[in-house]
Amino acid sequence: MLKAHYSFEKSGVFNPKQVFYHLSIPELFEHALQKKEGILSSTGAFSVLTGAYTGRSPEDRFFVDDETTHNLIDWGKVNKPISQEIYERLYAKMMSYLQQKDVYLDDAYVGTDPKNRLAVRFINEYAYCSIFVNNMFLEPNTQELQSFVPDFTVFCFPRFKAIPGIDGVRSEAFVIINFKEKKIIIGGTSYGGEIKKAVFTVMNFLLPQKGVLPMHCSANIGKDGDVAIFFGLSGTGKTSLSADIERRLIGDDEHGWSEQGIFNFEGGCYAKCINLSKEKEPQIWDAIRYGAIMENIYLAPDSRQPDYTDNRYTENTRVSYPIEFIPNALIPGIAKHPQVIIFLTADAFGVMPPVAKLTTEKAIYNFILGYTSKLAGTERGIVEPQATFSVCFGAPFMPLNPKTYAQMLGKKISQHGSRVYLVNTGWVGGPYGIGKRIDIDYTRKMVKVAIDGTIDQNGYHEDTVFQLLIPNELPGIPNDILNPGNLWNNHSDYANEAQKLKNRFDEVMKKYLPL
Ligand SMILES: Nc1ncnc2c1ncn2[C@@H]1O[C@H](COP(=O)(O)OP(=O)(O)O)[C@@H](O)[C@H]1O
Ligand SMILES: C=C(OP(=O)(O)O)C(=O)O
Repeated sequence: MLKAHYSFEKSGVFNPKQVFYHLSIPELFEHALQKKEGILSSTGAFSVLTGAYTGRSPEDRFFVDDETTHNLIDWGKVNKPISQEIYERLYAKMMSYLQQKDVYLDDAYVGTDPKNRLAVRFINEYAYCSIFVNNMFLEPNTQELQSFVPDFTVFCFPRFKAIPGIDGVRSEAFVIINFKEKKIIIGGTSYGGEIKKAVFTVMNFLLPQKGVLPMHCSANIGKDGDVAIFFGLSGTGKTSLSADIERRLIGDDEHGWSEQGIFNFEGGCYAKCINLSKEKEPQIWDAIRYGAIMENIYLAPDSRQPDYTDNRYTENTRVSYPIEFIPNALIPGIAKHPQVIIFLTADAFGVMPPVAKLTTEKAIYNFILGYTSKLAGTERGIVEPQATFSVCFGAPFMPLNPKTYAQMLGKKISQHGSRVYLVNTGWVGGPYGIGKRIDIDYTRKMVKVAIDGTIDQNGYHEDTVFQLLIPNELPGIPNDILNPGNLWNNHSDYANEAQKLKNRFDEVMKKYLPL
């Protein structure tokens, strides 16, 4: 449907040439192809290059600092404050850029739980960003569309670039959230991740105020209705491990935990594709078809065949597809309280056990600590795994004090008796460069026994450095893998590295303890 004179705002500031309102996916594909935003791959997925910023750029993300947010946002973290004045100037420039341009407008919900969802209007410069929005968020029905009143509006204009130094931002790319005006402006980057993670940040700000815990986690559900959630920073395995042929997918990245249970914020998935194989990740492989969007994946020039091993544009290659593309996904993504919680950490030092059980106290400690690695390509400038402490396994997107989220999580774990495990999807046998990343088949086995509870059968022993409970034995997994020190060539090197990391943990936690 073409709404040529869609009135965005009563002020009449906007004067786009044409407003394409809620186009169908085939229409959007047609537009994106005609405008040469990308090409069709041999799989039928639309393939785009998202430019210089192929991953997250935390230093380009800001909140407008005002009375709405000032006492709530934890300014010590990744995103930085920016003044209303700087925002207004940039916003006005963006609006003047928008004059007489075609725009794509989509109204969508974020949150499968009607009581806790956000109504968001997306205004995009690119047709393919509109496909991304269609894939990733929830489509209102006809009646809901007619009475749709946005709680937030997102403007995404990748070709509009800021001038650092003049515009008060740090590079030509920027993502600014203005809670007072309920707007998000994105410029200079067309990485789809910025759209979804900016909206996620808004949910993470608003939901705790309604008593709902927002979580950077994936979720799935077993045949008996048992729910498992997987927290983890980008690249640690949320998407890969929650896509499990024996369980139904609830969502791959963002959920809320309310008094009723958990709910997905999204309606689609955003999977990493580097080294993707049909054998190891069959569900994701099969989801790459017409309707999906590939970002930064190299296609052979003649055959347009994707090469998932090629990282010439970035390691952070992606595909976005509607959750329906995963067979047997749970739709809508609403389920009861999780019985099992898994913290995914990618340890680049090779000293954390591949799986350990956590007491509630240790769970909260590890949640706040958020020890993991930034994996190559997930942030600008990251070319190899780099140790990081990302509170709540999602520091760039969690604007409130981490204690807010941690206290809510602790209460929920105790209330619902959830069992908690730490799973290291990172390096074993030595640090990055010497050891190797643990085989995903082993990780899947560990996740399986953690979820079905058989992990408890042979008891645990305590690791002396981190005081984590390591299973004594697990069927189908060599014992050496369970105990990180055993795979190192030199045990004292292992002991030194492990102690060094533990000392860093203690330093970081000084800031937060007691809760
Ligand atoms: N042991 C492992 N466990 C999980 N993922 C692994 C493992 N080894 C390699 N990988 C790869 O790491 C990436 C994990 O990415 P993804 O699941 O998209 O992370 P997230 O959803 O947390 O951002 C995938 O490319 C996956 O193939
Ligand atoms: C989209 C992102 O997150 P994730 O890798 O967790 O999907 C991102 O950090 O850019």
